[in-house]
Amino acid sequence: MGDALVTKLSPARRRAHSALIEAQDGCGFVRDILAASAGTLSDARDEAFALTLALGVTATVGALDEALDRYIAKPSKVSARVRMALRIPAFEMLYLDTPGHVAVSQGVELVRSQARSAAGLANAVLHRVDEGRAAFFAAADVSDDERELTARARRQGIPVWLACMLDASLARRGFGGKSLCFNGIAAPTCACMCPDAVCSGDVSDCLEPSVLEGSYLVGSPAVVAASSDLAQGKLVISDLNAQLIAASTVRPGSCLEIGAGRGTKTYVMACCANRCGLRGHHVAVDLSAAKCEINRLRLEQAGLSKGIEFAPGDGCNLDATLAHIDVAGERTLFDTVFLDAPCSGTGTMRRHPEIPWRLVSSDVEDGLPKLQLQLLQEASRRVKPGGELIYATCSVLEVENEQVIDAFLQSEQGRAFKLAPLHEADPFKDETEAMAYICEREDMRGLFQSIPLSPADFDGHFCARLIYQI
Ligand SMILES: C[S@@+](CC[C@H](N)C(=O)[O-])C[C@H]1O[C@@H](n2cnc3c(N)ncnc32)[C@H](O)[C@@H]1O
Repeated sequence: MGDALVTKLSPARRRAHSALIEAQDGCGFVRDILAASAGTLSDARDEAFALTLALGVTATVGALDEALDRYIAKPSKVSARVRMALRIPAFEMLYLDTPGHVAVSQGVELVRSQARSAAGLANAVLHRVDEGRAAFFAAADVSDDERELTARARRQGIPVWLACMLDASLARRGFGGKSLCFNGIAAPTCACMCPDAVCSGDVSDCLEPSVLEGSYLVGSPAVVAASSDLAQGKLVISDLNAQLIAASTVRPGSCLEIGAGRGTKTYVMACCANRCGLRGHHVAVDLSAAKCEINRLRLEQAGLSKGIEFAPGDGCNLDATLAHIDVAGERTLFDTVFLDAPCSGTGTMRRHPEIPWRLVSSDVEDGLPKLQLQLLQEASRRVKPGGELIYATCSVLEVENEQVIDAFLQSEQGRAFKLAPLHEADPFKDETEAMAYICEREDMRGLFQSIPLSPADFDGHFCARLIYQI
């Protein structure tokens, strides 16, 4: 590789390529890989462009391969590094509207930097991708009955089966013909502040009150991400809808939280409970012991861990997971049981661009809903009479949300439960702004579903509140 080549190829494209290769090799998520090397490019605009390319290629990778492989005689013979170098200019031409001649010449240089011998192939293939843009998006190559859906999927850069499921779920909620806003667009973020924590001036200056007490809209995520306040546990950053759902579970009495994970919601729940002076016993369960430990450490650091117990184990077998709590084999019952269920994450694809092409259709259509129902039924056995069972996902798909709730209500365990609107949950009684915000996103049955349709919208989250009636 000569010096002339190094000066020709833009540093952003080179950086995006190396981060994508690292991610492909299992070294982490591409966003984290780029964050870890932030500041090493001389120009902040190059850093931003590298991030746009890396996230965009990740989010659309299957569509890019489809566009490229039409023009490659033996796609399986293309090495991983060359393929990644081809995806970057293809992404630019198809999704960023970079002029073809710029994308092609940069793409050829990028490919040459990985395998000099592949530069000719890159030149030919990328020119054809450029010329074939309109036909690709019109899905001229597929049959008439699949054309419209394939065209929509390609425009969004997602698999056809996922586009089909998203379309159906959006249409049934009255958003027919609309698409989720995710590809290449940063999601807004919200900071939940630990009560009494004092943040640095820089951080405080970029926070605006949100509809939820103690949660703030973040004007400059980079400032917060780089601050020691975050590292010291004075606040957590997540999505406003996720924080509202966590807040909705805070009631007097004991709480069992299943799927607590790394504890973003546990933190929000603990902050809200502290603000309301509630000190009930809280048990946080997750299948992953490592996540339970991360959760515990952060809460301890923030001074929020009092009364919270961690129980690594399977939420599908709570008798085993909670055996150390149950007395004489008698099931311990809780005033509130909150299930933050494992799900497709389709409501959070802006934050997690890996999701669309990592999901497997059979998991989403069948495996996940079965697991979600099983977890919900098991969770329901731990609710005190008169208590609340709250089910949440960060999915926008009916199959993981409304359909799971309906299957539960029709099952033997679910018959004793009745749906109640989320906005009527205790914590929102005196919070008129939060209540109004939730009401806008509730259906006739009081099921909460947020859907990111525009860049300013927070993520897609679902929440059902069920009361045990006996
Ligand atoms: C939506 S994520 C949780 C996010 C977390 N509540 C937060 O706010 O950071 C779902 C969690 O369910 C956990 N999980 C998956 N299967 C489980 C099971 N059978 N029992 C308990 N937890 C499970 C996963 O490890 C994951 O942490």
